[in-house]
Amino acid sequence: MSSVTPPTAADEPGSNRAATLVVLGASGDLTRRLLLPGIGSLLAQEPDREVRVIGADRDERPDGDFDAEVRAALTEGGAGDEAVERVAAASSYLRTDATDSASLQRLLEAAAAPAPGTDAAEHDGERRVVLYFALPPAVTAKVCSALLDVDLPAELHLAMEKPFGEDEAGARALNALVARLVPEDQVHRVDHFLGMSTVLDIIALRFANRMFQAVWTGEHVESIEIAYDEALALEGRAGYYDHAGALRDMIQSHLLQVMALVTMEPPASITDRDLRDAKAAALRATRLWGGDATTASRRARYTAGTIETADASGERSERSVPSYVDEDGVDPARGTETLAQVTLEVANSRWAGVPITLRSGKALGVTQKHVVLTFADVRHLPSGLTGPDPKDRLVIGLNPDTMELRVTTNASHDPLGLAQSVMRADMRQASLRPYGEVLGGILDGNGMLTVRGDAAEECWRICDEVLAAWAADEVPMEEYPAGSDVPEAWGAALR
Ligand SMILES: O=P(O)(O)OC[C@H]1O[C@@H](O)[C@H](O)[C@@H](O)[C@@H]1O
Repeated sequence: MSSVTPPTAADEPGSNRAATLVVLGASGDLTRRLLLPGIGSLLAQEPDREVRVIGADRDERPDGDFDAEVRAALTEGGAGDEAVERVAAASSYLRTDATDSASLQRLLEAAAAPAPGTDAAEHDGERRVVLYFALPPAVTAKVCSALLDVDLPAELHLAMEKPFGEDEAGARALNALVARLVPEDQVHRVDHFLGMSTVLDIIALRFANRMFQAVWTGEHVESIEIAYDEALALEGRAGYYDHAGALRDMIQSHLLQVMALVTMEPPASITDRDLRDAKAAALRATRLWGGDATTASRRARYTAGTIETADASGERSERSVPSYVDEDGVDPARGTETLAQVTLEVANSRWAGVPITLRSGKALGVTQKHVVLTFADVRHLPSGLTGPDPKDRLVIGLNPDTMELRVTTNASHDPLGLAQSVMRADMRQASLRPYGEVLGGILDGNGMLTVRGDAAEECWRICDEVLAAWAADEVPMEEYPAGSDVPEAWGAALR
């Protein structure tokens, strides 16, 4: 699939122009594991793309160390040798205290200057500079304050990793601070789910197919489930995860964005403005189901167990996982959940009365990652057909990329009996990694696949109510053994 960024004139903002990506927090795991391989996948698709990476962090790194990391990660992402060499040769690392204005000034001057080894006369001086905050929200806020005293490059874009703020008030305060630096259309709150190939498919599926467009309403849809159940456990991320938990880590940051795409009104055009407007309106209309967090949410934590997984070739293996509270770096007193579920309603004329369940968890034995639309029963089942009539469902797989339409057909050897038939499509392999897709848009100055400030605040508004009920212990903390399925009583759409 090609990048979704629409072509624009080369000298316009929002265009495919040479860019410098300055990564704050460059020595962190995210840069090596996701950002640089994402750029690698972008270069695999567009080998001539002009991009330069400047890594910045507090630690001193030996000469050549960052370049070597860039080379390895770009290659891992699929970039060809020529592109890897070109981008790595132009990349550099600068020891930086990003909370200090003078240090940031030096960094941004380096970003605007010609790359090492480049003929200054050839330098067009018009590179777009993207400052990527691969940092926790508290540090992001400090860096933004320090930027107030820095001379910023002409067209500076800010890209900020999730979580954006730590609650609604925090997101509002951060938005206000960011607004003092650059205009909103130069701010990109990153959610890599928006670059997932089947998440992008939701747009075409909904708005380019008459047969789905017609039934995509509460008249025909009985319920919606958006789930991302993972076999991964803590994987050494306690320092981050024990403060976040499943609700903040996944539902606040990712699944609400997917829900916004599934439930938004049809935008007149697929541009960043129309898309962001439509998504924000859906989020503004979103309420907890029944208006009560104690009945609309569930939380649980894994206990010790064995998780069975299969690799790409189908080879199965087992691993034992300790109880979450016994994992290294976890503070049991914090009461962090590893499985969370919230049921919502988009209270407008399209969706009122349709429960929309968002769920995500770690260390699960059955890894359902999907959007499921369950359709209402037909108004009248002709008598003579022998029910029960199985539920019709559209299942959009989020990873791997699949699509299934489960429809009712006649049972074999029983012309009047009913059974379910599944039409399944394995979607094309996306050539871009989700981070590559999202970064491609950001480097082009296009905000279509990133989150606008008001939408980020809405996502926190929805989750804050649940977090308050959990903090007040109004919702019990349940338990599930690692490697088990989501508890039966949670009512998952598919079993
Ligand atoms: O499956 P993906 O693309 O890695 O996305 C899921 C991950 O998304 C990240 O944002 C979360 O912090 C992780 O906890 C989660 O595992």
